[in-house]
Amino acid sequence: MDALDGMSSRKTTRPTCEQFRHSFEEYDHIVNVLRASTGHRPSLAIICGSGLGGLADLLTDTDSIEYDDIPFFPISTVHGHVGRLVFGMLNEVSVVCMQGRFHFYEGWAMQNIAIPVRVFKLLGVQTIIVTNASGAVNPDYKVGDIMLIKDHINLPGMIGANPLMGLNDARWGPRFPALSLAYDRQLLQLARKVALGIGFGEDLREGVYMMVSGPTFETVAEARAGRILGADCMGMSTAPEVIVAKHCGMRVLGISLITNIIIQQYDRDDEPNHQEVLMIGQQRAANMQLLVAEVVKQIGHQA
Ligand SMILES: O=P(O)(O)O[C@H]1O[C@H](CO)[C@@H](O)[C@H]1O
Ligand SMILES: Nc1nc2[nH]cnc2c(=O)[nH]1
Repeated sequence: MDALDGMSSRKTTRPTCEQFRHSFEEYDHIVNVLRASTGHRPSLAIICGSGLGGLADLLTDTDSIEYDDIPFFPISTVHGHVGRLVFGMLNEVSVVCMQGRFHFYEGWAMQNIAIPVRVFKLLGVQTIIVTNASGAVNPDYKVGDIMLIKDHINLPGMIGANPLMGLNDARWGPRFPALSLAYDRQLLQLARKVALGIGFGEDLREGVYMMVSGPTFETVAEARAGRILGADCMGMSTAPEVIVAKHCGMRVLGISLITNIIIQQYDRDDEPNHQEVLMIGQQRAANMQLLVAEVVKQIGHQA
């Protein structure tokens, strides 16, 4: 049976400003499908960045659901992004993990990249931890550093590609949401304390993530521009998920793994590549997992 049978609200035959959006009722439908597939009722969600899918391996008592089997979900097309939701327990907290995310450069509309975030909201998720792999433009940073995100620059959003474009359904949140507090200060403080407690010291950073659309890595001039504009690192994800999460009232913690230093000199002969990104992800997986698991534990204690 078609997932839309019995639902008349969606108009697919003519273009409207809603053409990339799903209705609240369609989200309800997704949630019903997921609730029928797992007994877990998560209060926290984790989005795994490139090479960081191992975070989902921390969960116990798991139920996994392929994106392919979830109505209206995009699918993962990028190496290093498996493409499934993993429900389970992490340090006594009920968690759902996105093992694989969606990117603008894969061709998904901005509005569709963050579909899972709204699904999480309806599932009862209050807190989301968004991780990513990114390249540093801050000259003090080094490969393998872990950067707690204190703010972002959504470059695609600033020139017309924001996931909240289109009619606003107030059941999600306001038409003009504020983002000056997008990254929850208490969670940032908690993550900082946890990271220092487990000995991250010199590897720990706090900075600004700039989203670019990708899939190209930066030219030298673009990297320099990113730095001048205030970025500490640059990546091709995260901002849409954070915007949609904040819009619907979730608490957000963002963590970037610095997988490469973005080239800002014209006399260099080397080039960045995705294999390197995945390799550093693997090398630092244990540290990222330690940090996330401990943060989740502390959030659980606070609840
Ligand atoms: O942001 P995540 O998904 O972690 O991945 C980052 O790494 C990939 C490039 O190697 C891009 O997808 C970039 O966004
Ligand atoms: N845009 C961008 N995204 C990345 N993701 C991982 N490394 C990089 C990078 O150097 N640039």
